[in-house]
Amino acid sequence: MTSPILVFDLDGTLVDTADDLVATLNVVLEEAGLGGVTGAQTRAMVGHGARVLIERALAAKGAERAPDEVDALLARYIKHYGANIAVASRPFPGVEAALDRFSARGFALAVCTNKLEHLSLRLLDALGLSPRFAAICGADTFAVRKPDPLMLTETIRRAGGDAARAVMIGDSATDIDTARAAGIPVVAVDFGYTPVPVTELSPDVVISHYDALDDAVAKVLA
Ligand SMILES: O=C(O)COP(=O)(O)O
Ligand SMILES: [Mg+2]
Repeated sequence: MTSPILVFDLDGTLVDTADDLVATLNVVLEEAGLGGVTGAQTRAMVGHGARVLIERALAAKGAERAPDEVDALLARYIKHYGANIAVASRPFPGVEAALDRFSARGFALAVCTNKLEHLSLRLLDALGLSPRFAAICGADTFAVRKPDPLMLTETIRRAGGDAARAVMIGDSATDIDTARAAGIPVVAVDFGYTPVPVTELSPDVVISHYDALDDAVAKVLA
């Protein structure tokens, strides 16, 4: 028996992780002798996983590196971030109450993120959110990641959700492209991390607070 399901992106959607991401990124960049990036720069570079974040930061510094050097920076990034995963990171306002409401209505809940799976679990554990999700899938959970629609459909399957009654909630073009490719409606939050305002990316509905999620889901599943 499958359930209706909400599938959430993590960084910039469920949890405001930017300050911890930028702190780790700057440790790595400074150790490489490159100086740091700003929070605003980092927010515009998140969404395709840690390796792309590092590559984009290097490009912003005009300091592209060979793949094996990026590998070393990535290893350092993962180690530092894993040890400092929830220093400043907190759920966005209204997240827990919204998850409670949808659980009570029989929705399955899942996470589909381009953050590595073990880091996603560690973050959600640290915030006490893990037990709410039937599946927590990260960049390395499947052979593909967002924007490949298979990542979303496999997350739904793993969580026991019904793809015909599924909604993706995300903050970036990556999430909107993924949902569109999977034929699943998408609600965008406008408080996340994206270089382009989500209103310009044509999601089905845009919300500015989790209090508005119920109406948004009712609209897209109608
Ligand atoms: O780690 C990233 O770049 C993005 O993660 P997200 O998919 O949860 O936004
Ligand atoms: Mg995101």
